[in-house]
Amino acid sequence: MDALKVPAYGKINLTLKVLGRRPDGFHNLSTIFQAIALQDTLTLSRCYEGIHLEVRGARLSAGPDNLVYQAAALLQQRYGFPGVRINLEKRIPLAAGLAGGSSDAAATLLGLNYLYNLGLTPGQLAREGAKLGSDVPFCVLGGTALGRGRGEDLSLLPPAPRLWLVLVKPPFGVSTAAVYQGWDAAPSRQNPEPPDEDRALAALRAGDREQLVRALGNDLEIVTCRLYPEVKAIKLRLLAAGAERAILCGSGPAVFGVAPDRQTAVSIASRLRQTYPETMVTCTL
Ligand SMILES: C[C@](O)(CO)[C@H](O)COP(=O)(O)OP(=O)(O)OC[C@H]1O[C@@H](n2ccc(N)nc2=O)[C@H](O)[C@@H]1O
Ligand SMILES: Nc1ncnc2c1ncn2[C@@H]1O[C@H](COP(=O)(O)OP(=O)(O)OP(=O)(O)O)[C@@H](O)[C@H]1O
Repeated sequence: MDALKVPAYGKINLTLKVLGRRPDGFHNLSTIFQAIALQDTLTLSRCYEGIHLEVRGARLSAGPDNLVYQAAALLQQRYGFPGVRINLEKRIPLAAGLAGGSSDAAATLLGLNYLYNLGLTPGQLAREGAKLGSDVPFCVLGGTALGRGRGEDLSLLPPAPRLWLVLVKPPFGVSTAAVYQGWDAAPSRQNPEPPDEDRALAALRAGDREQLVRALGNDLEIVTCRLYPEVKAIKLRLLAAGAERAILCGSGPAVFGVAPDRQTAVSIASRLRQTYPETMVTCTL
């Protein structure tokens, strides 16, 4: 085989409930993960030794601190393949809450398993991925899934009705750890737009787009909006431009606006892009 191209899709959380802090410092969640069409692309090819990574499209290290490198090193240590060259083309904004790094790591695991016939099941790859980050197991699985525990305890759900999305990323990143710390320290955790997981699950079973849109919500929004008031301003701008809902992506700071159709999404995006150049239109997968 020559080169293997593997897509690495971003994700949003349709609902995200924080259930509490665990003794290991992580937080138990109940969240509905949803893959989106926005993707990075990895191209992998075999070589005789080493891990050789090249990154395009973002200012990001290609060394051992890159999650792609870490995913390849993990499989190389355990399963002993000779070497790999990986070209990573970034499109998913960095440190946005869209799981870009986690998805790149998952695509590396999937790609190497195929390239070197390692014979690992998706479940085994997800378990390896959990060592790299809480979102990696979902990124291995993809689609629509309910995540419990720190996000790694997954059950597949029926595919969501297609939602057209406008993603807006302000010009700063957010540390996921800082947001969870902010959750622990929060004086009040009253979420004015609480996620309605039961309604979302029923909506997925019934394929009911309208109920799904009503049920969206993310508990981490209270923390991220307090730490970064601009996130709240982006939500309001999206709603004023015609989005039905505007919800934080993961721990943020990107926000997704839900548009009634593709054309409206494009017109909302063109308004928001004047202030936020990292605005893009995508949809659920
Ligand atoms: C916000 C979400 O994206 C929602 O899907 C995830 O919960 C974050 O997942 P992630 O970025 O893969 O997070 P990790 O790389 O595993 O953890 C980064 C840091 O976030 C905190 N963290 C993460 C996940 C979780 N369930 N509880 C936590 O408290 C921990 O302090 C951890 O040190
Ligand atoms: N391949 C990669 N792509 C993006 N970031 C990476 C990668 N490898 C390592 N990182 C580091 O991880 C940090 C978080 O990146 P990422 O884009 O995955 O955040 P995120 O979208 O908030 O992730 P999540 O939603 O899983 O919390 C970056 O600031 C970067 O230093």
